[in-house]
Amino acid sequence: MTLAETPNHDNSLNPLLTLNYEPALESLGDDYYDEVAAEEFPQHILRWRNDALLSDLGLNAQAVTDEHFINAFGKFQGRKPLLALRYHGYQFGNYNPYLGDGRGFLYGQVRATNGELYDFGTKGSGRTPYSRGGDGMLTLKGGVREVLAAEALHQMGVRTSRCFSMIETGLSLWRGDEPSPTRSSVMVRMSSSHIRFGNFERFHYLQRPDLTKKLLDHVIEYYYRHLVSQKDKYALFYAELVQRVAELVAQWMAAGFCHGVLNTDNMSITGESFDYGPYAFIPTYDPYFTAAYFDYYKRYCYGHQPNICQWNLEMLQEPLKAIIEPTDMEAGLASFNEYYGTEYRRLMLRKLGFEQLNHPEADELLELTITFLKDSQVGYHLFFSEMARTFSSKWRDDPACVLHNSEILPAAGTSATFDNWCIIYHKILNHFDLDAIEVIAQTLAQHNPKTVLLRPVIESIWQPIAEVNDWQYFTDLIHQIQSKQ
Ligand SMILES: Nc1ncnc2c1ncn2[C@@H]1O[C@H](COP(=O)(O)OP(=O)(O)OP(=O)(O)O)[C@@H](O)[C@H]1O
Ligand SMILES: [Mg+2]
Repeated sequence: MTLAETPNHDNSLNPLLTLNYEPALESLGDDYYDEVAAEEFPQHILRWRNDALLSDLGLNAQAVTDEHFINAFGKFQGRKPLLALRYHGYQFGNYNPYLGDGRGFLYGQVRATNGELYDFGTKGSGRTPYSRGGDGMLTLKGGVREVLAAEALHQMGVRTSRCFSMIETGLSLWRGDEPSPTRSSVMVRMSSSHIRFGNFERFHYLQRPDLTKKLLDHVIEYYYRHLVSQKDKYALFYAELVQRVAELVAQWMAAGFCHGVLNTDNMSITGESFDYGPYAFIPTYDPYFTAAYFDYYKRYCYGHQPNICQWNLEMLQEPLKAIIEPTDMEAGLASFNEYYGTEYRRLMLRKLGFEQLNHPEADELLELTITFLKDSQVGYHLFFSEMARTFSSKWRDDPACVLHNSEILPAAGTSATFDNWCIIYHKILNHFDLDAIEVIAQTLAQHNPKTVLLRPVIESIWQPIAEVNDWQYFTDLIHQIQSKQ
């Protein structure tokens, strides 16, 4: 008998169902959601379970069977209500009042061992009142891509949601952007919250400032707890959200990540990254690199991400004006560039090996690095991972060792920018003693993984799944990502 055919078991013994569930969002009342039912799927094959997250929930991976995952997150047994959240959003700059969870729902909210509340949200669990013309489903490839992105970004230090499970569900789907029919999956995402900017925008549209305020109080109570008793808590909330979002974008930019669809329904009110649809890691440094094939005007290209997120934060001021002084929000948003610049600089210098670099050459090095990556079109990730691989203390002794390191850069000898880069890098290294050089080597190794999810890498693991149902390459890739290889 295959796992998919096993009979149902006593759910009171399923550790995934006996977690500390809290009806936090449910307690707000049904202005915020619709109760929905999950699709009954013809098949349930567990393709991914994120055991790394189980211990965060106080669970021992050995005590949680694949069948527990399937019963909870494929058959959706034993939990109610399942809540499709109501939201609107600016999509590609235009306001869309017909959104909401159209292929997912809030499955439940759990208190983790760190004391924080986390959401389990589904994707691909069937139609809801917000499905419009859609089938409510997620393709298997879409599930695979989101699992991979979340794990990779997490390992790269990006504040991101993670996938908790992904189950193949046995349906044939038709999609314009995948060879069809294509296989289906249902994914469960663990995130800090599924409340989006768009949940607030909806109440502005409906002219319900009372409901906006109730939601904002809820958000502060659960996700900005340290502000609850502050006199200016609402203005402080907005200022902190600006900071969180600015730092998140800096994390994407340093990681060479293009989210692809930064609509306001894909912006979390906790400043966490989520929804990995048509994303891509940039092959080379190109500000106009665009991930989504349907983003005809490059609105969400790699280099526009800081401005777009700033714009999204500005749009959020509209609903929040009912509660927060506009001048306070303007002042909060004015700090976006400073937060972004400081965090981006810190992360890029770290990729270059320096946890702390207060020397005057730091900014020159950063500028030369970007100019070189942009002009030479050397692989963005390759540049850093090769640097980590070939770095040695000799780089401090002799600039020629850096310069003539043709392994790191095929284009090296021909670029005046790179010549200057080598001179500056060498000069900076001379501020450090030998012990510190060892720390730089470790920093380079830790922050520049060899395994990067460039599109050909994803395609290479998808092909064996699609052609012969071979999941080994997927498993190996996740393992490499998780062990920062
Ligand atoms: N196949 C589908 N069936 C029904 N609704 C869909 C489908 N695909 C997308 N939608 C809806 O279209 C809107 C935009 O989709 P988008 O891809 O940003 O979100 P999503 O990926 O479905 O969910 P999430 O943002 O939680 O990752 C959402 O309201 C979503 O629910
Ligand atoms: Mg979305």
